[in-house]
Amino acid sequence: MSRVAGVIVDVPSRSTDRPFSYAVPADMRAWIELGSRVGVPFAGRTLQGFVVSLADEPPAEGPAKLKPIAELLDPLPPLLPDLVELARWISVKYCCTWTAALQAMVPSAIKGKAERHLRLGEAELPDEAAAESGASRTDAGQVDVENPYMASAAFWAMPEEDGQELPDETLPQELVRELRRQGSLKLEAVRERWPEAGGAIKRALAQGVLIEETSIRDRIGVRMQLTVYPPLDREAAQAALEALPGTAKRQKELLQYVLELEGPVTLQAMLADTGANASSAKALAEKGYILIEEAEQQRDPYAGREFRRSAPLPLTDAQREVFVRIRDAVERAAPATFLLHGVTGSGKTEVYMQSIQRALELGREAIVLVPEISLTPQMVERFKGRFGDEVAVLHSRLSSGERYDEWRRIRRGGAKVAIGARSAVFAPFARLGLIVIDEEHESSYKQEETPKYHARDVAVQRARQHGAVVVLGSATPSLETYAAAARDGAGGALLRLSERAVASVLPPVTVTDMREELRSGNRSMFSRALHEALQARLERGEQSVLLLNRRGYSTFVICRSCGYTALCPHCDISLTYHQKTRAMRCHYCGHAELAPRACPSCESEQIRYFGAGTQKVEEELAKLFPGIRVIRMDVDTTTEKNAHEKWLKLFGERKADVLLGTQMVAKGLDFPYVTLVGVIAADTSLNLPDFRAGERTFQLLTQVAGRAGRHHLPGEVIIQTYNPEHDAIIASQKHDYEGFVAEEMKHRRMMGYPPFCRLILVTMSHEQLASLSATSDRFARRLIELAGQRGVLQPLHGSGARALELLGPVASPISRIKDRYRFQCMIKYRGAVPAAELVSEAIRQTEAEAPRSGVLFSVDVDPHMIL
Ligand SMILES: Nc1ncnc2c1ncn2[C@@H]1O[C@H](COP(=O)(O)OP(=O)(O)OP(=O)(O)O)[C@@H](O)[C@H]1O
Ligand SMILES: [Zn+2]
Ligand SMILES: [Zn+2]
Repeated sequence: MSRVAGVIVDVPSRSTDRPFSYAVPADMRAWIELGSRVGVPFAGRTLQGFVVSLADEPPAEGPAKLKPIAELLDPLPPLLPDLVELARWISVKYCCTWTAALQAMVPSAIKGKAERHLRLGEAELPDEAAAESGASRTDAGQVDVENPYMASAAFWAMPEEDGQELPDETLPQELVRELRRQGSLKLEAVRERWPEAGGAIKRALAQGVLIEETSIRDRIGVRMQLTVYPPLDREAAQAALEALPGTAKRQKELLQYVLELEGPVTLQAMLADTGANASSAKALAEKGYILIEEAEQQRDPYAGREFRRSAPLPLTDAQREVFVRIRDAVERAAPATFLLHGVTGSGKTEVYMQSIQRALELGREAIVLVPEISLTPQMVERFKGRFGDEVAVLHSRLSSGERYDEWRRIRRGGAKVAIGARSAVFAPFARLGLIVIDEEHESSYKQEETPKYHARDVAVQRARQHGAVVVLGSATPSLETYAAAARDGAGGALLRLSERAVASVLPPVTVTDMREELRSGNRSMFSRALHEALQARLERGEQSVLLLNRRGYSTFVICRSCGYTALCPHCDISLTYHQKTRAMRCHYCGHAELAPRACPSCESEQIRYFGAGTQKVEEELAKLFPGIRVIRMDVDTTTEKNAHEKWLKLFGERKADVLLGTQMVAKGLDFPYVTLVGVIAADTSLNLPDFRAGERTFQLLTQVAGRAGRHHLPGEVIIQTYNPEHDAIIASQKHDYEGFVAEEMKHRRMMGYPPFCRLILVTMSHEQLASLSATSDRFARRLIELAGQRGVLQPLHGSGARALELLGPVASPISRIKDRYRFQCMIKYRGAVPAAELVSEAIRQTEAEAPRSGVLFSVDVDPHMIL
């Protein structure tokens, strides 16, 4: 039982990003563990933190007397020791703070908020309080910390005019009475009720007549509900039932009901089931026949849903070969990573499920990551169907309460399989055996906010800690993963499924040249081939999926006379047009304004809005095929909570002929009657200024093509394009992943892009150009110096095994966001270069040289968005 805890306090600043030591009060010693969440005094406030180390003695160089931990926030630590360690690893690899990484691991419900209270103090001023309120020096810390939370004095300074004496007033009697009665009052409430008493309260605080306290409160608590427990002594209750007078009909019915119960039910459910009212229930409880108590209630997002149970399918030979390899690795319980490269419809999911089943049999747990919400309904159904209540689901469309409860079910061992988006990689399992990442190439596995981690790399690290196996599955693996698997692959990290499980053949793909169509007089958005194919599906009662590739699709406002485009006044980027509200909105800062009817620049009425494309396609379909039933899935139709699920269910029941949508219809869907896939415009994503544009387009086309003819009906794919000779289009027509990769690799090698090197993007921002420019120069100099000292500063094209190049500082492609100018440095490196470490160190030195420059650094390791 340790006496001293090292705590990472939730202050998002690099300068305080290290453990501070606190004394563990005797009554907490049995409870505090690595990963415990605590409230600790820090620079005059109580803040939330996580215990990351435990010791018996205070550190030698620290103060003699440590401050004690103020609160222990959960009986069961939300984090496990391996997650604490993993957070540390993330902070180093991704150049972020340890606290940011820890915060990313817990559900938002327990990102506790400090709440301030007032209570009556002993009139005498305790020394400790004096020290705390003035100085920015903390006992726990060994250095001065700049304290962004030192708000207390300012909070009460409001009624005070500049330079004016405080009126000599006393505390409102009513306030004192309330404090006596209730013990403490929320600070916000006091300020609202007695706004004129600010001066008096401030003085009382200074004199110790009043004391301000902070405690951490969770944003979302456990849901408590009145719960009815079946009688402990059934015989007595039975006897009571018989003894009840005939007139007490309601009570008799109720007692009969509870006697038949097998476990507790909510009071609400009991009343609904029996039609009784609350007072009859209360009468029974008062007589001691039943127990009614507040009890914790799980919020189950899938409550009341039936999932059709599925049994493991007999595997095909190819599946079996792959499965055996994974199963053996799971049984060895040594860390391993496999890339499962399996064409669309090859039965990867069945392999995942049987591998997971093996892990569960061995008493271990599994995580399944899926790229995004649109994919989860079918996956959840398949996994719940196979593993029932053992499955917990974590994704962003759940309410925070539901997420919290699913997460706690995992933490307490109530679920053995977690399925969810990116952050489910942190599911708090203690005996992890397998992590599956489906569609591993998807860019949604990269988090775009700090900590900017990639779930794939985190999964590999986590597997290392647990002796677990990672399976990365995809029909179109990312070039990085493919290159890595081919490189380490002597032992065969690459597993293949080259044929479909049921249909066995991939559907033929036709590419239609839209320039040709226009030349021959077809001005519709459908080529003749796609038109005919749709017609044929309608006649045969089969279904079609239509993809409108919306990546980079213009939704901005442009004047056709003068070329004016509407830009955000705070960011150098065009505003996006939203048809529904006729508003133009900035995706970066949220600025919104009404779209103009005439051009603000030349007053021409030739101003055009390029709105959501899917709606236009839907209208055109209705015109060309009267009576056609279309389900449109895009951001506008899927904002509701279970919208995806609802639409996919309707489509699965064949209540629509066409599923039309953006990226979200491209992946993962498995519907036997879909025999046609049409891509309206393949090109929109080809011309983005991003070195992965070709790769992304190829992946998208291959994925969507894979939705056709997955079962017994043969399928067909039609891709419409203005660039029929582009590598990505040709390769997807031929289902030629290897061919595409070979071409693309040549290109990447020539241009010096991943996987031939790695990238770190450092973005700096400030309101003033001059400060920004000075700081970014300083940063670049520091980095060059550090790299020089390590002997790695060499051109990437040179012959050295290790090389690092710095490009910049230059203005970022989006040179201003939210009124802050932005500069960037791109670091390219290859070989064993500790680049992240050098970057972190260069930032530390730059910040130390000019601690108040106000320049914000943002680091993106292995960036996905170069813009
Ligand atoms: N061994 C098997 N026997 C019979 N049917 C199978 C078998 N394996 C898979 N299937 C079926 O084949 C279809 C395609 O499988 P699945 O969806 O798992 O493929 P996938 O590789 O995950 O595809 P995608 O990458 O396109 O999402 C599913 O309907 C699945 O039920
Ligand atoms: Zn104009
Ligand atoms: Zn903006």
